[in-house]
Amino acid sequence: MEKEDSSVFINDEGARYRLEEMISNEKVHGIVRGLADDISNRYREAGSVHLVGLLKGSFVFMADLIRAISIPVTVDFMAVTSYLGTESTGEVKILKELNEPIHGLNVVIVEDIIDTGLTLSKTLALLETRAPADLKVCTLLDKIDRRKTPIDIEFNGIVIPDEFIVGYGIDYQQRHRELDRIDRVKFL
Ligand SMILES: O=P(O)(O)OC[C@H]1O[C@H](OP(=O)(O)OP(=O)(O)O)[C@H](O)[C@@H]1O
Ligand code: HPA
Repeated sequence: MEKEDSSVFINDEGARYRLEEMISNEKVHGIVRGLADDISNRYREAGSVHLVGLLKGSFVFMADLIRAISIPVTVDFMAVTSYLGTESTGEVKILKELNEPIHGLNVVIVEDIIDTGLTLSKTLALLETRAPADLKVCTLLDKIDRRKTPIDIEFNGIVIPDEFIVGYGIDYQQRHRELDRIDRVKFL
């Protein structure tokens, strides 16, 4: 991808787009702290929580979330994908398995964004078969208007409108993950 000027980008197909701020850095970090408090309070009595991040999108969120959680926390990652460009294919492919078993653990799946819910519903069904003590979902962003399958979200950061977004680990054609805020993609 080439940059035309400092604010116009060109995607892999040659279309021009800009990024516009949707959620500021301060607001994102406030939401993350709130989620960390909710998770800490929920599992304090149990003594610990095991977070399972879905790669790649969750890695920035996960890094901030674990540092704001105030109880013992362990972390693992899994990579699944259902996207080609901006469209969900409905097919979920496992690209990277978990490193450790989750049997008997209090597991929270950590997602950057839930859109159609297809990625997560397939992942939840798979992880349920491994008999965790508890299996809950935490997402930073919830694009509820696009849902194709219901998802029970225990720890929900913020509901966003049906717009394609990037930043804070989330990509468009693998770009813009490094932005420390959430932007919408606006085609020109
Ligand atoms: O609710 P859904 O419609 O299934 O979409 C949500 C998923 O799509 C994105 O991942 P993507 O497949 O783009 O992979 P990435 O995390 O590696 O960017 C995002 O990070 C979620 O995991
Ligand atoms: O809005 C989005 N942006 C990037 N990746 C995504 N995956 C689902 N929705 C989105």
